[in-house]
Amino acid sequence: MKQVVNIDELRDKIDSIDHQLLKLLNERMELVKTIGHIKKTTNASIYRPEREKAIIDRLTSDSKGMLDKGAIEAIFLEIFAVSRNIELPEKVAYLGPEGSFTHQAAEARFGAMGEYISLKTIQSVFEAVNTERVRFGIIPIENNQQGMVSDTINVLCEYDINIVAEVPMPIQFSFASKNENIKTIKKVYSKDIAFKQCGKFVDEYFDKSVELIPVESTSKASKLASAEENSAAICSHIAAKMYHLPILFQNIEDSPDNYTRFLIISKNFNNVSSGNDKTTILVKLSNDNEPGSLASFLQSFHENSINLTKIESYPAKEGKGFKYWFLVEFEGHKDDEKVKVIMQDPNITVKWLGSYPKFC
Ligand SMILES: O=C(O)C(=O)C[C@]1(C(=O)O)C=C[C@@H](O)C=C1
Repeated sequence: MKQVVNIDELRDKIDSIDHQLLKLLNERMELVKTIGHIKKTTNASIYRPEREKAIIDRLTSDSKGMLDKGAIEAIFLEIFAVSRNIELPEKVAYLGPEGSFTHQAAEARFGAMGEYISLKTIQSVFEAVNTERVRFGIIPIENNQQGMVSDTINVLCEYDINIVAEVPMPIQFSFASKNENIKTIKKVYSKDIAFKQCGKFVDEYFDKSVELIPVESTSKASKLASAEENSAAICSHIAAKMYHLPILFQNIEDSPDNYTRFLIISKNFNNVSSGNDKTTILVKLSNDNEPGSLASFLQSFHENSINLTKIESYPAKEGKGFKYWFLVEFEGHKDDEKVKVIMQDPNITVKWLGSYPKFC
């Protein structure tokens, strides 16, 4: 005979599971607290991205239920964030304003309980980390549709900081307005790059009579649209929520594969190898007047079976000439023997920026 399932009975079971979860989480936090004490006495780093990644990977391969990697990541990254907060609350500066995609990326890694500081420019995030006013900073480095964030590249070589981790995040835009009828909208606020990334939506819904107004951030766009009749914003869902702006359309970006990669930076930070890492270095060729000097540097990646994932050149800003630094990223950790071979190449000057668990 088919058993009738009663919601109250199911809820009783859920309550009992939640009780057990809480008990186990409290037990976990006791252990975490002890680790925190040990770390404080040895001056060791509280944040250990490679350990967090190892836990998520292990749980993902052990998971027998319906939770996939994304769900396990969402739950456990929040648990780790609470753990770190118990061990030692650490300040995180991000490229603001509040509600920006960088803020969203910061919360994804440092959790809802983190102590966040919104700063106006990428340079001021680097400055806050460099002077150790904050322990971590988070900034965007590249978008997979629009390319590199030049402000980040420009300051990466100016400061003595390290890359601690990378955070890939889907960039999804919402169209938000207090006017339910889209035909009454006369102005749309957003950031220039967001207009570009939502070009198809804009072309489809608006003719030339609608003013597209670029502003500094999508949060500001949402703030302006919340205060003005017949206006709308293209912004993140967090920004729309912050200014109580109803979302009329979600995911209006041209490409569903629109991702931005953010970097977490810190001062004097050295990750141990996770077994699946990425390294970022800045390289200057000492013999860059000689034909083949760049080719021979790149050849050593092939010879050492190292997967080179990025090479970008940018001006060294030395005198009147045209000299370049290269931002080079590849798979591996700086302590790997074959990576040491690359970094000890006598024909290059290297600045190591960081080796960190590969997330994208
Ligand atoms: O294993 C550690 O080093 C811890 O501090 C514990 C813990 C965790 O919650 O599991 C917390 C923070 C670290 O980033 C990694 C792991």
